[in-house]
Amino acid sequence: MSAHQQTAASPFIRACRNEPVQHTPVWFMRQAGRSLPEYLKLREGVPMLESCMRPELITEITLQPVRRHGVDAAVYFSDIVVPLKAIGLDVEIKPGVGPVVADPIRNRQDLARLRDLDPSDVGYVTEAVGLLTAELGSTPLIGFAGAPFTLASYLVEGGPSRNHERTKALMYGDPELWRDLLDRLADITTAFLKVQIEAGASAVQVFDSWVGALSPADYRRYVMPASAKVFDAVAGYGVPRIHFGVGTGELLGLMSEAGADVMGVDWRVPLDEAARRVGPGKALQGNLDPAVLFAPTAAVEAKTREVLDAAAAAGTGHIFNLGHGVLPTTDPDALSRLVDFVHSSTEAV
Ligand SMILES: Cc1c2[nH]c(c1CCC(=O)O)Cc1[nH]c(c(CCC(=O)O)c1C)Cc1[nH]c(c(CCC(=O)O)c1C)Cc1[nH]c(c(C)c1CCC(=O)O)C2
Repeated sequence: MSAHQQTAASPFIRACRNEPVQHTPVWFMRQAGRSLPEYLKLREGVPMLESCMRPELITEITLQPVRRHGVDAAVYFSDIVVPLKAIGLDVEIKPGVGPVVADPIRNRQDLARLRDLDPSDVGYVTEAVGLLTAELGSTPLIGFAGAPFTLASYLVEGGPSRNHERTKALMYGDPELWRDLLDRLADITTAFLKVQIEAGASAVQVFDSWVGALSPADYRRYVMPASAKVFDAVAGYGVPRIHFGVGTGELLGLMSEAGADVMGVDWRVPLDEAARRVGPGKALQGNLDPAVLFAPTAAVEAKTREVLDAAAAAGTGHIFNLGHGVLPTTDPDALSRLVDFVHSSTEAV
């Protein structure tokens, strides 16, 4: 049986397809490699991007939160900049900072450095996904990649940015170069997703984490064609495609239109309202504020109940998640309790 067939009846895949489930499935963005002491121990002395190239390490880190919290899906341990590193760009992840690009992409000549990603550039991904799906059995593995806009922001800025000023300067100042840059990135992202799906990932998530910096009109004009290209290119596999960004309440309809099967929602928009913006037929993922996990258990449960009630009112398939990634200092036990609470609160009778 293929990995895709093995996971087809899981609550996560069923919820992605708007099918009835025995309990609401749960996973957490950034569940792999964050607060877990067993993760920090494994990573000692290994730079982040190097750890993303070692299949045994990837496998172990990906499995840790599944074992500890009993989440309904694993998320492949990697980073959105791994494919950029794999095509030869000088990028590293600085602890506590994020991705840093030594030589930013700012003109037409720079674009030539963005060559296509060949599956052989990331043989370690194929190997790790194979090891993982063998271990995971009926638990789905989620593959992921960065969306063209979010990758472009790191490449143009040279690192993390609050206002994305250089990115926007390029986008508005040289729309043709911008379009070509996003188109190149769409192909790289597509190739990276295909490697994961072909090796056995049961679903994929495309992170456009920072696209909430744009207005709907600019999103439609400058970003949507490249994101749609990615979603179209992997549609034929039939695996659920999840799309997520932070602060994207005003963009939910357009991001959904770009081609997702499941829309990820941050904590600023209740899920029943999100369902209205996203339109019919799509499942929703989210959306407990990750900072809520620092409150006492009773408060976490009350806020979680609000999310579950809004999801029920939305009437769509629902994958419970946080509204953004697990914060680094989150108590792992609070995450385990949350998984149990969502499962017991939603068990079908
Ligand atoms: C924007 C973005 C990045 N990376 C990612 C995104 C999109 C998700 C989001 O919006 O949070 C995605 C990502 N990065 C990582 C994963 C692994 C799987 C998971 O647990 O979700 C995933 C899905 C590992 C990581 N990626 C990173 C770490 C920490 C690196 C370390 O331990 O030194 C891990 C485990 C580093 C990273 N990588 C990135 C940042 C901003 C940072 C630094 C700040 C931070 O820690 O959040 C870029």
